[in-house]
Amino acid sequence: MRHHLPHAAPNETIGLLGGSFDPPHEGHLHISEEALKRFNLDRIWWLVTPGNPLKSRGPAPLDHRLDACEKLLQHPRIEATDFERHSGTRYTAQTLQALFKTYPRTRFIWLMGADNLADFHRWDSWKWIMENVPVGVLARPGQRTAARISPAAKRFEFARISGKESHRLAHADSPAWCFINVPMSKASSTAIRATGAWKGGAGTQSG
Ligand SMILES: Nc1ncnc2c1ncn2[C@@H]1O[C@H](COP(=O)(O)OP(=O)(O)OP(=O)(O)O)[C@@H](O)[C@H]1O
Ligand SMILES: O=C(O)c1ccc[n+]([C@@H]2O[C@H](COP(=O)([O-])O)[C@@H](O)[C@H]2O)c1
Repeated sequence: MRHHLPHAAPNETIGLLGGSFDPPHEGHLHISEEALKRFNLDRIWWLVTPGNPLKSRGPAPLDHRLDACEKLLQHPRIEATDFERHSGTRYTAQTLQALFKTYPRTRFIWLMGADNLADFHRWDSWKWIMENVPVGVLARPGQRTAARISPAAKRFEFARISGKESHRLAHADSPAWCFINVPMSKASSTAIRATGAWKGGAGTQSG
């Protein structure tokens, strides 16, 4: 088993894109590139989860998904990490606490697609997450309305930064979140799995 723990230079601003990446695809790359620009980030780390705590179906083995990420990622400012395997955390709130401890001089922002904002109130300690890390949300086809009217968006409406001011997010005091209306990509892991093109060994949960 390997651990890929990225290096962070002091005072860098790093966007965290957590995901199953089962498999990784153009949509992940696309939102990462948009987030780099719009949130003015130094880097993005893809946090490849050993297993989403809300998904009953186990993903393909972690090493397989990490390899696929590394193959897709020929980008100087985006890299994939199995930090959650190293920290032994599954819930994002716990992962963030472990990251804050491991990288005390790094500024993190949490990134996610609009589908995840729609469901965010189901995550463990979701209010704590909002109160402790700036959150950047990226448009996803068919998900904009669900995200806008979601319990998390309503509860934290007072802390929303407008898309026009997205560059302020990383340095804003939490709670702060920002929805950006980027050009949308229809890519999804579900659609790729349905074609049978991903020979990921699905169903074999790895840790
Ligand atoms: N095409 C996309 N547009 C916007 N956000 C996306 C897109 N694809 C993935 N994301 C976001 O990237 C993160 C990781 O996504 P994930 O690895 O679950 O991929 P997925 O395509 O959503 O997978 P699945 O179809 O298995 O749910 C999530 O925050 C998700 O919202
Ligand atoms: O902490 C939680 O309760 C929680 C619930 C659902 C999803 N997450 C995280 O959200 C990220 C996106 O997950 P996924 O499977 O939709 O790609 C990934 O990092 C998960 O660990 C976290």
